[in-house]
Amino acid sequence: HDNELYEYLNRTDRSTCQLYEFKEDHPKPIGILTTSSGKLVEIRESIGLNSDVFSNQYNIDLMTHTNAERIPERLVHAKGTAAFGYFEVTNDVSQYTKAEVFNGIGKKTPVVVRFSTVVQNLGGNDLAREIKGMAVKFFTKEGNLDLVSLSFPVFFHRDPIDFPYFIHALKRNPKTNLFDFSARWDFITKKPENLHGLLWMLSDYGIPNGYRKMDAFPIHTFQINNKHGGSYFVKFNFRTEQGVENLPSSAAEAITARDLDYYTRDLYNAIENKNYPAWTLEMDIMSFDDIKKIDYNPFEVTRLWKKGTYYTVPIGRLVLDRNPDNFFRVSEMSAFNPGNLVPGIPGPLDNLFKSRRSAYRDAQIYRLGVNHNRIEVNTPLYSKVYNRDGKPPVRDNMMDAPNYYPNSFNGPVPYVDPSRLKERFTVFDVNAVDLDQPEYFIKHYLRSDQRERLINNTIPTLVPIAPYLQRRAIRLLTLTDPSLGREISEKLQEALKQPPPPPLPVLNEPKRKMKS
Ligand code: HEM
Repeated sequence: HDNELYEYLNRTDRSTCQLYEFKEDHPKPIGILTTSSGKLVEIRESIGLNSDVFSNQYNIDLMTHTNAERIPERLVHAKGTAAFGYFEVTNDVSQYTKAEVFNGIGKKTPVVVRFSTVVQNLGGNDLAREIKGMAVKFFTKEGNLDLVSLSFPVFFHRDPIDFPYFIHALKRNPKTNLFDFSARWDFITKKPENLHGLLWMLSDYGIPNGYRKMDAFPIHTFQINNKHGGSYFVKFNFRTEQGVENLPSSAAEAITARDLDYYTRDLYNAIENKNYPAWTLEMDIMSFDDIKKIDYNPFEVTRLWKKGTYYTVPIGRLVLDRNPDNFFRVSEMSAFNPGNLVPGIPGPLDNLFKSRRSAYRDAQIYRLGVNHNRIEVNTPLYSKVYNRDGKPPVRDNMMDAPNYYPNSFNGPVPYVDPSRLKERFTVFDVNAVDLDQPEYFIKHYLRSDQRERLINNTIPTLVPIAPYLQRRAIRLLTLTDPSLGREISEKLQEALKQPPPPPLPVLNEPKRKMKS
C-alpha cells in the first residue's frame, strides 16, 4: 500500500501532493472537532439525517458559516496567488534615497507578493491574453512600502476618470456576462491613448509563460530623496532572474484546455521544490537637471522614458521562498495600496497616482473593512494610530491610549524629518493624444517575428466586431504605423473570407435578425 502511494507521489507534482504532505506531517488527527465557540462535537452531532438538525448547534454553526464564506472579489485583479519572501539590498543607493529598506548592503526585509490576472474573475484563466499584476509589500521598519506593479512598463491612460470605463469595457458585458471585443475596440478607438497598452497586450508580452518568467513595473515616475533632501526621479523595474519568457497563443490555448491555473501551479511548485524565484529590483534615474533638459513629459504613464536620457542602478534582489499555508488568509485578505510609501520615497506626482491613493483604500474598506491594515497579512511592523474601533479585526485597538490628538497625556506624536523636501511640484498632464509611443513600440521595440505575432493576435479580436468598428480600429492602427495598419487590414479581409470555424454546439442556434 505504502509503495503504491510512494509511486503515486513520485509521479505527481507538488501542488497535487498537498493533502498527502499534510498527513505525513500529522500522522494522527490534529485534535477533537469543535464548534466555532469551542464546544467539542459529539460524533452523533456530525450526522444530520433523521435527527433534530435545528437543535444541533454544530449543524447551525457549520451551515451559517458556510453561507458567509465569500467576500467580494477584487474589482480588478480578482484572480491571484501570493507568496512570502524577502528583499535583500545588494547595492549602495544612499545617494538617491534614504529609505531604510533600500539601505545597507545585505539588509533583508520581509515581503509578501501577490501575482494576479487583471480582468479574470476569481477562478478565471491564468493564461488569458491580458495584463498581469505583481504587487509587492515590503514590511520595512518605517512602515509598509507597496510597489503595486504590472507586467507592462506603460499604463493605458493618464486620466484617472478613464479607469472605471476602461475596466467596464475590458470586463464582462452587462447583459451577456461575456468578454466583448466590440466594447474593447469601441473604447480604445474613442480613447486612443489606450492603444499603447493594448499593443503590449496583443504582443507576446500579453501571455507570459508563468508569473516567474515576467518582469514587473510600478510604472509611475517616483520622486525619491536622500538624507540631505537631494531629490531624484526614478522608475522602478523588477527584472526576473528566471528570464523573460512568453507563450504564443496556440501554446497558451493548448495549456488552457488542460489547466486554467497554470501560473498558480507553476509558482506553487517552484517554491515547494525550493527553486525560489527571484527578481532584481533596479531603478532608472533622472536628476532634477535631467528632467529640465528632456523634450518629453517624464511623468506620463503611457510612455517609456527615451533611451539615453536616464541611467539605471540596481538596488537589490527579491526572493520568494515560502508558500502561504492558507490561500484566503494571505492572497484574498492582502491589501496593497500604492499610497503606502516610506520616508525617502515621497512618490509619484501624476494625477493617475493621486487617484490610486484613494481608490485602493476605498476598495479595501469595501472588500475587507476599515481595519484591513489590522489583518495579519497587512500589519506593519510598527504602528501607533488614533484610528479606533470599527468592524473587526481591531487587534489591541490601541488599548487605553488617548484617542484624540493633540493631547497632554503622551499619546503618539509626529516626528520631524529634516530632509523633507522643500519644493513641491505640480504635474500638468495634457489631453493631446500622441501616437509616437505605440509607433516606437511597433517599429523599434518588437522584433519582426514579434510584430508578426502581434498582427496575428489582433485579427481574432477584430473578426467578431461590426465593420464600422473594424474600420475605426484599422484607421487608428494606420495612423500609428501605416504599414501595420495595411497588413492588419489585409489579414482581416482574408480572415473574413474564411468560412467561420465549425460552430460549438451552443452557437448552432438560428441567428436572430436585428431591426434595421
Ligand atoms: C486610476 C488608475 C487605477 C485605479 C483606480 C486602480 C484601482 C485598483 C483597485 C480598486 C484595485 C483592487 C484593490 C483591492 O481590492 O485590493 C486594484 C488592484 C491592482 N492594481 Fe490598480 N488601479 C489603477 C491603476 C493601476 C496601475 C497604474 C497599476 C500598476 C502600475 C495597477 C496595479 C494594480 C495591481 C497589481 C493590483 C492588484 C493588487 C493585489 O494583488 O491585491 N493599477 N487597482
